[in-house]
Amino acid sequence: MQLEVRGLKSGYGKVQILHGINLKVPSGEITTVLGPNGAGKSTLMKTIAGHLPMMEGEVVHNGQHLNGIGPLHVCIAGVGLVPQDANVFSDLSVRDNLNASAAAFEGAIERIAEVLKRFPILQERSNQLASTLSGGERQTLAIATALVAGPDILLLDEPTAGLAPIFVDRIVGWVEELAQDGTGIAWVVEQNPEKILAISEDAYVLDAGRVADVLKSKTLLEPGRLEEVLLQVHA
Ligand SMILES: Nc1ncnc2c1ncn2[C@@H]1O[C@H](COP(=O)(O)OP(=O)(O)OP(=O)(O)O)[C@@H](O)[C@H]1O
Repeated sequence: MQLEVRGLKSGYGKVQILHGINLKVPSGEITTVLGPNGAGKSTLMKTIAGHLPMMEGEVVHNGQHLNGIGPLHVCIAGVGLVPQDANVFSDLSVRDNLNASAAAFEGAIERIAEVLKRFPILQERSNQLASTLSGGERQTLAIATALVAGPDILLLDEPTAGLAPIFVDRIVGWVEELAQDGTGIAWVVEQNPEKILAISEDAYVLDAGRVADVLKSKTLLEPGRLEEVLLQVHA
C-alpha cells in the first residue's frame, strides 16, 4: 500500500507552481518533504489532498487514481491532510470538532474513542472550545480530526511549527507510532528537522516546484549536511 505521485503539475489559477513532481509515500514509513520557503511544499500537499486542481500528472493510492475526485473523496479513499493553518473549527468544542469530522466517514464515530485514547489531552479538554486551546493542543486536535477519518496515508504540513519542545516531542512520538502501525506519512518539515529526519526513511528536497534531490533522511543528520543541501538549492 502506498501513495504515488507522478509528474504532478499544479498551481493557483494560471500560475504554475509545481513542475512535474514525483514522490512515493510508502505505508509504514515517514517520508519527509523539505525545501526553502516558497519551494511548493504546501502546494504539493494541498494538490495531493484535492484542495487544489492538478494541471497534469497522477496521484495513485492503492491502485486508485485520485485525480479530480475532490477533497472529501480523497479522504474517503484513505488520504488525510493536516494543513498548516485553519485546521480546526475554532468555534466548536474539541468533541464537536471530532464529531464534525466523523459525520462524513463510515465507521468514524467508533474511531473517536480510539483517537481520544491515543491523545488523552483531548479527552481532558473535550468540552473546551478549539479557539481556547494552546498551539500544541490545537495541532493535536487537527491530527486527531484527520485520524477520525481512518486514513492509511497522512499528509502533515509542518505540524510542529512554533510549538513548545514538549509538544514537538509528543507529536514526533505519536506520528512514529502511527507509522509503526502501518500508516504512510508525508511530513513537510521546516522546524525541528533533526527529530523528524531521525525517524524518517526518505527525504525529498523541493526547490522552485521541482524535486531537486531524494536522499536517505539519516544522511541529512551528518553534521552540516542538511545546511549544505538546502544551500545548494538556494544557489
Ligand atoms: N493562494 C495562493 N495564490 C497564489 N499563489 C500562492 C498561493 N499560495 C501559495 N502561493 C505561491 O506558491 C508558491 C509556493 O508556496 P507554498 O506555500 O507551496 O511553499 P512552501 O514551500 O510551503 O513555503 P513555506 O515553507 O514558506 O510554507 C509561493 O511562491 C507562494 O507565493
